[in-house]
Amino acid sequence: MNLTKHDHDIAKTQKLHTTSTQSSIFQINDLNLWYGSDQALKRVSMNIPENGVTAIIGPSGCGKSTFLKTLNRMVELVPTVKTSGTITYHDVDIFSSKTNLVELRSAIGMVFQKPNPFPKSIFDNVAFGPRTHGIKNKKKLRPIVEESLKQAALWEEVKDRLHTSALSLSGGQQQRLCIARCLAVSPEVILMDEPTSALDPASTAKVEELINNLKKKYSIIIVTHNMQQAHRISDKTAFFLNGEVVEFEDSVQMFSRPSDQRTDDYINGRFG
Ligand SMILES: Nc1ncnc2c1ncn2[C@@H]1O[C@H](COP(=O)(O)OP(=O)(O)OP(=O)(O)O)[C@@H](O)[C@H]1O
Repeated sequence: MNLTKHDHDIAKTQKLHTTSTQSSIFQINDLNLWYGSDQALKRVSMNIPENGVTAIIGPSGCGKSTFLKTLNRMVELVPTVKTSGTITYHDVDIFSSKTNLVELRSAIGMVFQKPNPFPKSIFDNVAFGPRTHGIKNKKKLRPIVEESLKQAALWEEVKDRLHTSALSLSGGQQQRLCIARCLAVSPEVILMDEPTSALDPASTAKVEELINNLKKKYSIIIVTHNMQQAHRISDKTAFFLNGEVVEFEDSVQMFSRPSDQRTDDYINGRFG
């Protein structure tokens, strides 16, 4: 078989992306994804480490959100989506027909760009997930709600108004409420799609501090357009371009000595 230079480069990059001594929560191997006939992810192979923060960066339209939503199969809500390749989560193939999607999405929770609380009380927002899992008793729900709000660093601000509407909270508080809602079903992984892009600097700082605390207990994968943010909060960073992973590195290394010229150009604002 004749391999082109491009093939060699891809093989080298894939080896780099998959060699890791740290234990991995996701092992992604040769993942491709199409929306109809348009390919949005190309030959993505990487091992995402357990715990800590992994940032996904890259210019608009390069496949960051698609990649994130593939990890808990939310992307399949788009009917034209087709995938090939494998993603194992704790060594279990997430694309297997045996996968229980409700369980998968509880274990791998998601927080979106725009805070999206339900038009319900603060308490009922956080209790929503546990209730769907069959916990109906208020006495049992109350400590779950309290603990989740504490972990989301929101408890002190809302403990005296748990039964007022979540929509009365500020944007930053709403985002922390959405994080609390996600934590209430005891996930292991939290996917965050530009969670601070709709927030002011003070609220952004609070969410970043929260992420820094949560990463001790959870594996966090965050899409961000903000290079400083990726640098500040992540342990590892993946740079995506046109659906491919160009580089996946320790963030300190990536932001000081990127190994690919395209990464260097992107993180230094020369394109994107
Ligand atoms: N529901 C969809 N149907 C068809 N194509 C889609 C859909 N969602 C995304 N795409 C396409 O897939 C590609 C990757 O999009 P994606 O939203 O994953 O990129 P992104 O890097 O997250 O972009 P941004 O930074 O602008 O949010 C784009 O070409 C986009 O147009």
